[in-house]
Amino acid sequence: MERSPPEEAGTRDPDALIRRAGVRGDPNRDQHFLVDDRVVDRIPTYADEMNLEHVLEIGGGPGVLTDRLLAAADRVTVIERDPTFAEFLREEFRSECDDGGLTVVEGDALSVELPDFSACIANLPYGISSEIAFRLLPLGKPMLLMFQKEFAERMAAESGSDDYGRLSVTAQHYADVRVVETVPREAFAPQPEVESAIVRTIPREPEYEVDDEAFFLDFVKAVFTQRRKTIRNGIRNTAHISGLDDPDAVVDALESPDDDVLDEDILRERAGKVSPVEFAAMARVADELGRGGG
Ligand SMILES: C[S@@+](CC[C@H](N)C(=O)[O-])C[C@H]1O[C@@H](n2cnc3c(N)ncnc32)[C@H](O)[C@@H]1O
Repeated sequence: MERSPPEEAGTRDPDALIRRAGVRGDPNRDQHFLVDDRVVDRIPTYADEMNLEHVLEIGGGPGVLTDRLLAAADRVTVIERDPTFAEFLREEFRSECDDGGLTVVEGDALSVELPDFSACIANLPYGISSEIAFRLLPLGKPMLLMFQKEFAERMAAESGSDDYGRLSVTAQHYADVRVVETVPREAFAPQPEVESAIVRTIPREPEYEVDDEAFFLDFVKAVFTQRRKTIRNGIRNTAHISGLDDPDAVVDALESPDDDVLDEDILRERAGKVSPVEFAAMARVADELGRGGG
């Protein structure tokens, strides 16, 4: 491996980093590296209100984003599964590793123990982006994550829009979710097949309360498996997913809901039109009347 010249963090050229790493990205290993410095330079600017004491990066690759994060953060931990890139990162950023500014963890981001980070900023491996996002979202830290554009838009979608679905309700249960930039395929090497987008998530309490979070998320998942059906049929047909023992009792109660949030037409709606607040209100009714003989 070619030794790296010492360079100031935040100034490394993406193509030079990839050349020094000496390995091309392999799409079969989720390796699409950022090569457009304008995009890489903009990423930390979306994090200006985040606590950057300890930034977690998932999938460092040849270190293009790692370099920018080192310039913006007090400390960075990068998790990289590919041993060649993990070793390259340690070599390229040797002085930062030596002085404690950078820790390189070689391992699978889905299973390694995560450090106590203050924010996560990453160009994620797309094959596991959903699993990673839902490993990180419940930890309640702000994040800037690059996803496939379609996935990003579904995460951030509002009820009534075409993209709204289970992913939107579940992600927005944990955080305010915004798409801050769409990134073209040309910004990466090798180019992915689809466009990408950067999502900013800011943790916050949801606008509703649920007693049993796991049941609420299962209820949402269940009803969205029948998104073309009415809520009435969605609840009735998916008890095996939601875990309801008595879905009919829930439907009966929702005929004339005793709740300010729900109106009498809720059973005739389709899931794509139901807001997270309404889902939570239905889940409260379902939790009370439809489970364990309630
Ligand atoms: C899309 S590339 C991003 C690389 C670099 N951050 C950039 O922006 O150019 C994703 C990186 O994640 C690594 N990776 C893939 N699966 C991983 C996993 N399960 N855990 C940790 N890293 C993984 C790949 O080896 C690759 O380096």
